[in-house]
Amino acid sequence: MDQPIVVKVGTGVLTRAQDATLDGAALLRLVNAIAQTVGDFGKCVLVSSGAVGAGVTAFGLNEYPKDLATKQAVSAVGQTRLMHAYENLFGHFRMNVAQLLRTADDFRDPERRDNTKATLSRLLNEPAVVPIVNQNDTVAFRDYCVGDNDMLAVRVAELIGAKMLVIFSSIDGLYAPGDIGGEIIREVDDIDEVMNFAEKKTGKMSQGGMQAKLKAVRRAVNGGIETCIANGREPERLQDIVAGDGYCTRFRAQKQPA
Ligand SMILES: Nc1ncnc2c1ncn2[C@@H]1O[C@H](COP(=O)(O)OP(=O)(O)O)[C@@H](O)[C@H]1O
Ligand SMILES: N[C@@H](CCC(=O)OP(=O)(O)O)C(=O)O
Repeated sequence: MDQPIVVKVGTGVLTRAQDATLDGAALLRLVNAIAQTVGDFGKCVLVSSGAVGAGVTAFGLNEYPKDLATKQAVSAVGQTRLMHAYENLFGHFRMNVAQLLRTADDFRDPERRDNTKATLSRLLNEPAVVPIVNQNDTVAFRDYCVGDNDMLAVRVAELIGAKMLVIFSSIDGLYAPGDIGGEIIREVDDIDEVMNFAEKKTGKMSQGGMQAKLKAVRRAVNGGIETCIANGREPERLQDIVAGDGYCTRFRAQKQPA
C-alpha cells in the first residue's frame, strides 16, 4: 500500500475506566497491532488522545479537569507519560516514535499546513518511524483548538492523502439508536442516513463522543477517505480491517468527481 493509513485512538482505549491511569496492557496490544500492520501494509500515522486522561492522577483528580488552566497543565504531564509509554513499547519492535503536537493554525494557515505536510511525509519516508499526532493541548484554547481528536485525525488524513482512517474507540462500532451493545452496523454507504444515530453518552475522560465521530467521518468519506470505527480494546482486528474485512463499522468513501 503506497498511501498511508491513519489510526486514531481514543482516551477510553488507553486509560483504565476506574482510575484513568494509562492501561499498559491495552497499549502493548495496540502497539503490537500497529507494528504488525506497518510490516504488512506500509505507512501509518497514529493520532493519539489520552494526554489529559493520563495526567489527571498527578493532580489528585479522577475526573476530567473543569477549568482550562488545570486541563492544560494536566495535558502537559499526561502527554509526556503517553509518549514515554509509546517510545518504550514501539522500541520492542525496533520502531521509533515521532511526536507532532498541532493547533488549528497549523491546518488553517497555508504555510504552516505545507510545513506540517512536509514534516509528516519526511517522517513517513523512514521505514521504522511512527508519527504520533495529538492536539497541542497545553496551548490550544478557543479558536486554536482543532476540535476533538476525531476531527484532528481527519485533518491529518486529508493532509497526507491517506487511503483509510481507522477510529479506534471503546465500542465495536456504530449501533442503531437504542441498541448500544447489540449488533453493530457493519457497512454504511450513505453517512447522512446515520448522522442522528449518536446518543449523548461518552467515556469519562473522552471529549468527542459518537456525535463528534460521525461529524468527522462525514468529512472524511465526503473527501474520499474510507473510514472505519472499530474497537481499540481488540486492536488485533486492525490487519483484517485494513485488508477490507474485520469486525467494525465501515463507512464507504463517496466517489470523487473525476
Ligand atoms: N449509536 C452509537 N453507537 C456506538 N456508540 C455510541 C452511540 N451513541 C453514543 N455512543 C457512545 O460513544 C462512546 C464512544 O465515544 P467516546 O467516548 O468519544 O470514545 P473514545 O474516547 O474512545 O473516542 C461510547 O461510550 C458509546 O456509549
Ligand atoms: N487531545 C486530548 C483528546 C481530546 C479527544 O478528542 O479525546 P477522545 O474523545 O478520547 O478522542 C487529549 O489528548 O487528552
